[in-house]
Amino acid sequence: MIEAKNVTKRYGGSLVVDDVTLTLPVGGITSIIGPNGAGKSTLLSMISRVMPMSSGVVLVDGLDVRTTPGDVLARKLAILRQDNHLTSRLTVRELVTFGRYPHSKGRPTVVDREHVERAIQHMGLEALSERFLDELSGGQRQRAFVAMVLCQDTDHVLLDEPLNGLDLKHSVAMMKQLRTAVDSLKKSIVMVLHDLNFASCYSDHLIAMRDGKVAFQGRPQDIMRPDILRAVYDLDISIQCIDGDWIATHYR
Ligand SMILES: Nc1ncnc2c1ncn2[C@@H]1O[C@H](COP(=O)(O)OP(=O)(O)OP(=O)(O)O)[C@@H](O)[C@H]1O
Repeated sequence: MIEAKNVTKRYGGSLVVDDVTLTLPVGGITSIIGPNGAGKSTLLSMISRVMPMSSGVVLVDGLDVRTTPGDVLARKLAILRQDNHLTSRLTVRELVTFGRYPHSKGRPTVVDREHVERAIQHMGLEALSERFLDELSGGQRQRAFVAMVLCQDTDHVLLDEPLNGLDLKHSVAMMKQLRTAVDSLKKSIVMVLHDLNFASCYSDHLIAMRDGKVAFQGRPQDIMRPDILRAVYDLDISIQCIDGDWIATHYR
């Protein structure tokens, strides 16, 4: 279980995450939605300790992220960040193998290699596995980074905009793959998504942020409502239930 208690991020005088207290559901997909600048990425980064909090506490399965050794936390929680900096020329397979580091400590076993091959397969990267990352398209590179994160095989997976740069086919494949990881491997996935309809169709729980706060949270059918979405996005959004999915129309 991931619990955030009174988590705050302040830059100078401005509060970008404002006293957020939140328990993330165990199992399933939770998507964080909301407008630009709402604090979604900042919250995710603080949960994973990538970014220090100004104040507050985050517990991952009872472990305080500020004081837990990095290698212990890395076996509990993996994160895909928006800004993946690459310092060296790596192939897809080398990058994905890097995801096993918290388990292998740089000496991959047969089991580690099996995880790597499975992740490469799941992300449809077989044909690209020996390519260097700087020889891939943006969407292909994004899939390689998600494969690395899944390969870490943690109970908790945090993904900041995993659909970034993916075409429709690969977006659907990615969401199905994440759904499978949740349903068959009992993972808990928390992701930031901008596409409301992907968030609605594939998530068990939605968290809507605005102005650094959690404005609303609940099941997709509780959040995919014109009044709630207007309050979150300042936009008129109509909602239709199609084959059991709550679909937003917001193009005009
Ligand atoms: N280093 C920084 N210094 C000052 N303000 C910052 C810094 N980094 C982020 N911010 C501000 O913090 C706020 C929250 O940013 P964050 O990236 O968490 O938003 P977000 O909801 O993920 O937005 P987006 O949908 O655009 O990715 C924004 O207003 C941003 O300008």
